[in-house]
Amino acid sequence: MGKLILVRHGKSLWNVQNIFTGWTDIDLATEGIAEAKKAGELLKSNDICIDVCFSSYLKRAIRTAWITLDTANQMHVDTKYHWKLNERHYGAWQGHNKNQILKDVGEETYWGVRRGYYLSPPKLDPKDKQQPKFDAHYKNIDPALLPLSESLENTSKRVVNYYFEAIVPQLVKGNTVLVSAHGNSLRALIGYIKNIPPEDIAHLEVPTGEPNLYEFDDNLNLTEHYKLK
Ligand SMILES: O=C(O)[C@H](O)COP(=O)(O)O
Repeated sequence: MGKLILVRHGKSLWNVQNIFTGWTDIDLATEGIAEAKKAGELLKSNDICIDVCFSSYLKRAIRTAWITLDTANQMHVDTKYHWKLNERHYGAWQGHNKNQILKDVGEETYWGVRRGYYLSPPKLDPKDKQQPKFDAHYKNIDPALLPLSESLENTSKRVVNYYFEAIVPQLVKGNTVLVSAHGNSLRALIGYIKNIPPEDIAHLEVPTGEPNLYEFDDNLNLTEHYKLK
């Protein structure tokens, strides 16, 4: 079985400003560019040759993949993009300051939605121009599949579906796979790979720009997991 390397994009401009981002297409901050370069240096110093790379449709993850591969001198690597790796859709919380939302909804709702498994933020208004169906990125996707907000459970369904559809076949071929994605799309995927029950998922945090390597046995059970150093 091949090796899987997961990296959360470097810090974005809205990470730095503490704003809920979700599917809003915000670019990397200067600090995030430096984190992506560091991730590429770690691939290089660990002698890791990527066979195939995957990213979401969002530029903070795409740019992280590009900078990481560029820094590792592996710009030739075939890179596939898919909306199913996007960040969890943060619904009507997108574009709002996290501290303000905490004040508005209170601790219990805030943390239940932000770190729990089953709760979703309020949906975008159906007339809201932020809706993915109005965004050219998603013009070829059935609008019925595009969310107006998501719980981690919803995110997990699409991410794990894509994992089996596109990523697992690469691992089965013995390939080394790099995935550049997001805090919550990766929480969903890691939760699945590590078999973390929904009630414990709140404790899983995925820091920006830190590549983690996962190894599997022939039945795709996780055998080893470590952070690249
Ligand atoms: O979408 C966002 O706002 C962040 O990238 C991730 O959200 P989190 O801080 O709740 O994990």
